[in-house]
Amino acid sequence: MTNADTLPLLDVRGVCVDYPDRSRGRRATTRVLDDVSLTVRPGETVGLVGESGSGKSTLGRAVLGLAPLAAGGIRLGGRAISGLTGAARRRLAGELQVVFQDPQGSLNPAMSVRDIVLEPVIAAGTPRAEAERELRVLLDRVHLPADTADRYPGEFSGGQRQRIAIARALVRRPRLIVCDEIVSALDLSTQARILDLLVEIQDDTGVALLFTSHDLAVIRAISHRVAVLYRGRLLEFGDVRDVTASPADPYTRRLLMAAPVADPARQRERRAAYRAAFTDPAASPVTT
Ligand SMILES: Nc1ncnc2c1ncn2[C@@H]1O[C@H](COP(=O)(O)OP(=O)(O)OP(=O)(O)O)[C@@H](O)[C@H]1O
Repeated sequence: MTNADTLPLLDVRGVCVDYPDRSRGRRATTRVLDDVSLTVRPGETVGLVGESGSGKSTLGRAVLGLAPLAAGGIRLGGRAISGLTGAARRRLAGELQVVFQDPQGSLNPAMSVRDIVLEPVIAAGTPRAEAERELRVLLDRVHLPADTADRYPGEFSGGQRQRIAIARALVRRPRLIVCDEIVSALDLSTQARILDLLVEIQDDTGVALLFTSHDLAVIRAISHRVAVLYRGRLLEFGDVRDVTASPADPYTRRLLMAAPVADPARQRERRAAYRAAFTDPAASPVTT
């Protein structure tokens, strides 16, 4: 195992975020993230779970530089990124991407899928012919037919739109994608297909995911490690098998009781695959 395998890709250390709270006065603030620390290793999925309002999206936004930190720091690949703005922040797009819950809102309805997916690489100076080749590979990777390229977001289902958003996130070949509640608006079978797709993409590309969801069943299906947030505080952070088998905190136990296991046989299959990934470094870029 090399040093690069053991160093975290993302290192969130003691992060605090305050938001204005006008109900308590003009200058009042509320602390919505309080001293949160976690890491994401190269090629790993860390699930961030917690009920609505616990601060999951805020942590994703802090990583993306969209929520200023009141304290703490965030490093990507060993480099401090929490203070970056302007051009320095934009340059991070080659390493750090995001997929949001609502692809309807995040995909420009007036742009073709071709332009949506290729915009970041065309803007970065990639020649058209090369970008077109990349588009064909990406559409194939997210299991959409080639003629998708000439169509518009409004012509697709929610699951298909999320595949387009994933293709767009992948086009710069990032090392980390923040996935903010990306399956929450989808029906159960579409959720499962998108989760399968992400696991497949991770196996093929080694991309790491910071994956937020209020649904522990979803988190359990996709994550290697899980962080449990409650009212802006990190209650637990560890291997998903340990945290879900013997949760240290009563809140995690309550979340677990609320999480239906849709298909136990499938869960077992996934767990076996993840176990193999954890014990056989050749099976996955994930190392422990
Ligand atoms: N721009 C904002 N201004 C003020 N308060 C905010 C802002 N954005 C979020 N909050 C508050 O911060 C807290 C955390 O919100 P956040 O959206 O991060 O939670 P969440 O766990 O992602 O919830 P959900 O699953 O409902 O999206 C909530 O109390 C929310 O009301």
